[in-house]
Amino acid sequence: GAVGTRGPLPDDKEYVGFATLPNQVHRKSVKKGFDFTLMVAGESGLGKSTLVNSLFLTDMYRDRKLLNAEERITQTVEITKHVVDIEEKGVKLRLTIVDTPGFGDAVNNTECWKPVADYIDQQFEQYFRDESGLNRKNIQDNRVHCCIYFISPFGHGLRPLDVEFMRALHQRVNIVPVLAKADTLTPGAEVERMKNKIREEIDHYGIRIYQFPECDSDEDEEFKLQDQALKESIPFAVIGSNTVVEAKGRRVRGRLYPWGIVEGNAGLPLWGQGHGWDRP
Ligand SMILES: Nc1nc2c(ncn2[C@@H]2O[C@H](COP(=O)(O)OP(=O)(O)OP(=O)(O)O)[C@@H](O)[C@H]2O)c(=O)[nH]1
Repeated sequence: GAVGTRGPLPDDKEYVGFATLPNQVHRKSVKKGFDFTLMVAGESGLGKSTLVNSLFLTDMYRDRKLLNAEERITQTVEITKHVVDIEEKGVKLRLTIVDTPGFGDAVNNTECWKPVADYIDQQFEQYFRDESGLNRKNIQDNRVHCCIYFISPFGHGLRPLDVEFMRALHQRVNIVPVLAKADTLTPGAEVERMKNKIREEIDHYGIRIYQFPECDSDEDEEFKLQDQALKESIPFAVIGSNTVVEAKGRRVRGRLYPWGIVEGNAGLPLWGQGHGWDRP
């Protein structure tokens, strides 16, 4: 999330020493910006690119501007990197999206997680080498910080490939599983049944997904309840859309259906709004 703005220092001249350290560190990292690398994985066609676009590459956030166009670097045949610099309230974020297109398309999918695992390991090794090197100040952190894993809404829970992939990767990266294209399931019953099945299987196969941190005990009750609800809704049911549709006189990002529109809340990415779909 965005980093809050720092209040003015009482008097910079007097205010030197130990007490200023957090502020100095804060100011420096804000100036330098942050690196965040997000990987998306899962079977082809589950809406990975669409969701990423819904989440980041839009003008939904009015105070956020894209500093440069995307650049595509091909790492291996399977893995592509999308780098985009985002600025929000003066805080810079270098966001890298690591995409694994065509994942699981081959006839034989055994070990198709291998190039992905290798990629993650390489980034770790590079960071480790840089950290032990002389030029420690200007290291770029290319480690994969999080992997959103897309699960098909059309199956009966996890597929063997999902189990294999997550088990191969769970020690290497924080996995956040999501139920893709949730609009193809009926909100409520179908979504819940599918989620329960997935949770059971994650448990049964010993897959260790990312555990969201404990909520601070001094947070207010409302926040705690929200936090709790969010944790209980894993795997998040998500819906992506690259089209803007007209809903109740407003233009929103959503999917148009004969029976109505599935829309995103103003300024919020589409993780599926209301009706039993999850919001971040
Ligand atoms: N119903 C529905 N369709 C979606 C959703 N997200 C994406 N789609 C559609 O699904 C198709 C595939 O979406 P992509 O985003 O290209 O899928 P992908 O997972 O990136 O596919 P690969 O790049 O081949 O791995 C497109 O026609 C999208 O419009 C969703 O949430 N619901």
